[in-house]
Amino acid sequence: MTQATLIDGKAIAASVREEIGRRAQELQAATGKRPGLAVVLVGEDPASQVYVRSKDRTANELGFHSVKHTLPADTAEADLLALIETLNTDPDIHGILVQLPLPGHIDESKVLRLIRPEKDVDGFHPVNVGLLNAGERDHALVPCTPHGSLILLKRTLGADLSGKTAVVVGRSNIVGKPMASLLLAESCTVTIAHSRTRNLPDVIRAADIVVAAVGRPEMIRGEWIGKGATVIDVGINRLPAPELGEGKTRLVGDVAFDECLDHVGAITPVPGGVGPMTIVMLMANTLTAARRQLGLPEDKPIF
Ligand SMILES: Nc1nc2c(c(=O)[nH]1)N[C@@H](CN(C=O)c1ccc(C(=O)N[C@@H](CCC(=O)O)C(=O)O)cc1)CN2
Repeated sequence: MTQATLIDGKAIAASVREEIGRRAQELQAATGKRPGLAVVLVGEDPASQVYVRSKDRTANELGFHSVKHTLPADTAEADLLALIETLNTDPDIHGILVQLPLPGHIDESKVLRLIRPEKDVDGFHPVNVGLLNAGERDHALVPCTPHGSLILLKRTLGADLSGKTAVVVGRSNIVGKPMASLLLAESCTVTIAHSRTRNLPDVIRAADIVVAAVGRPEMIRGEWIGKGATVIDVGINRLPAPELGEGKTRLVGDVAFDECLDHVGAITPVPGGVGPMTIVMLMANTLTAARRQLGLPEDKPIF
């Protein structure tokens, strides 16, 4: 018996995208300027190529100024840094995104630290990380995947999450840590769990909200999740699927989805849950960055 509500990330992303399109048009009507986004891809990772194409296409569809830089896998770190310096001073570019992962010979942290914090639409620069952790979220640029996950939670549970217990499984800089900061700022009681957490099933079972971001296919079993909990599955794991044909693959999350359906309150599917929110929140951040750089007041937050 299915009792869980499916959280439709595609539909929610579409409604957020519409709102961003409206706001971008207002910006252009008021200032003659379009939000400008530069996306940088180094190498030929097939998934990264898909994501970068999708970012560029979405930006164009929303009427943004969009520039895509595709560099070969053996690009010298110094050349990538020089490109970022150029984008940092380009007045038509309000947001810079370097697609991750970068090839192994490039120091990722050095690259991310060079992006001007006000153009850091990924929210990975230490200034933006610090603002978020200091409770100054309204002055930061917030990482796209956790920000999108928070919107999914609010659309499902209502705007007030205060007092809820939340477990974030995974402690990455891209998802786990910023997700925990966002939930703390919403006055949730937050636990960050990880591979060395003792009694992980019991820790997860006690939570009203479970955010899974470990990058291990279906590691979190249905019986680990409490009755009525809300589950946000950030994992996108590609597994071989010979049953679909030779060489075919299928996507699964970090949560064993089917095992949850008879007892959780709501859950995001994979695909079609958190993923679509990531790109739309990049557009939201680019618009926010453009407004700030043009000296305009903040728009109201998107929820
Ligand atoms: N600089 C960054 N690099 C990476 C980020 C990021 O936020 N900034 N996140 C991920 C990749 N990513 C965006 O870059 C991303 C991942 C997944 C999706 C998505 O829509 N997924 C779909 C399924 C797509 C498929 O079939 O493969 C879904 O879940 O429904 C969008 C963006 C790592 N790098």
